[in-house]
Amino acid sequence: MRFGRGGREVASGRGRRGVVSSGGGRGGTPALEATGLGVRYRHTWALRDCSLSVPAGRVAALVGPNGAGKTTLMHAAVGLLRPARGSVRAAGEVAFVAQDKPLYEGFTVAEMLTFGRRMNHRVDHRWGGRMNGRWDGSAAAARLARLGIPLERKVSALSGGQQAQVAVTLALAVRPDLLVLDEPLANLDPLARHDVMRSIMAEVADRELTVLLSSHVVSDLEETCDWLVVLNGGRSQVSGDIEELLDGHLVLTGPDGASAAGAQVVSASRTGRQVSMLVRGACPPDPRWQARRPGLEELVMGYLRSPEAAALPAPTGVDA
Ligand SMILES: Nc1ncnc2c1ncn2[C@@H]1O[C@H](COP(=O)(O)OP(=O)(O)OP(=O)(O)O)[C@@H](O)[C@H]1O
Repeated sequence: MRFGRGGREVASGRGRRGVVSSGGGRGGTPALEATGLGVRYRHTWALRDCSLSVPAGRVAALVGPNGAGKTTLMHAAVGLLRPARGSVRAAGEVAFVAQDKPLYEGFTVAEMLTFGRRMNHRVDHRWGGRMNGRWDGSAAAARLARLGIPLERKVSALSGGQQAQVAVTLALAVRPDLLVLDEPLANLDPLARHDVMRSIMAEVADRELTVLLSSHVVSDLEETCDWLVVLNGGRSQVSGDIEELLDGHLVLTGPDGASAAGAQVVSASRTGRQVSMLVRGACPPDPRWQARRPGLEELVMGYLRSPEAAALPAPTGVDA
């Protein structure tokens, strides 16, 4: 787990491209912005030419198949990996909860809080040369009390859901502007997933906080997230407001042979003589098409099926 530190830009030594607009209509500085980001592990490019932005105050879902580059993007965003190309910039204090939720099994919850406070100061000292001062231990203890998690309980004696809550609580204790959570719901039962998401939403409602969280279960994100980032094969395919994205796409069904001329087809599938397509923008004129608004899962699946399709914000100064 990495605790908070000042906002920073991590850029490769190579030329940087134009900044990507935040989109979403709320204006202001994005909480997270990647521009032409490329990250590689030795000879393998994990991210290539990846551009996306998350406006401040949003709860952003980061989705994509195994190996898409989600963890790599998060590590680059919090400064654990240096880009080989392009840049990634996070504004304000950033807190990160890694996929394996590195809590110490032998520690009590109270000891984890003490450890978190000390680590926060040490990490901050190492990175910024100053004491953080943002650590809010009493808010963390109050949050754990609200969740019914005893401070004297050993981490090893907590359920998976409670461990996830402790990890999120430690990250929130640095009062971050941006909270980055790598698969916070993995291995949790549906009730625990719901509880963790609800408690994160309560924090977002209480203060100006931006959240980026990755998950493989799109249905978990539907109620709580209002921004979507889709990564596929190391490239960003989608970065935008979920409602605007859903409004801007249609699912078309019609007979094989119906004309899709004029439509921006994201992906298409065929069942017998029926064709089903996800399209961007307006319905093509052929009256044989039946059109409806997609669900979030259909939108995500439509893009994942066509890795070359993209719905990304336009570069600054260019109308979308
Ligand atoms: N330490 C590493 N060394 C070499 N290659 C790596 C390393 N970590 C990740 N990769 C590769 O980078 C790519 C992106 O991996 P990453 O873990 O970021 O994907 P992910 O979307 O988080 O996947 P998952 O959903 O399975 O967690 C993959 O091809 C992976 O094999």
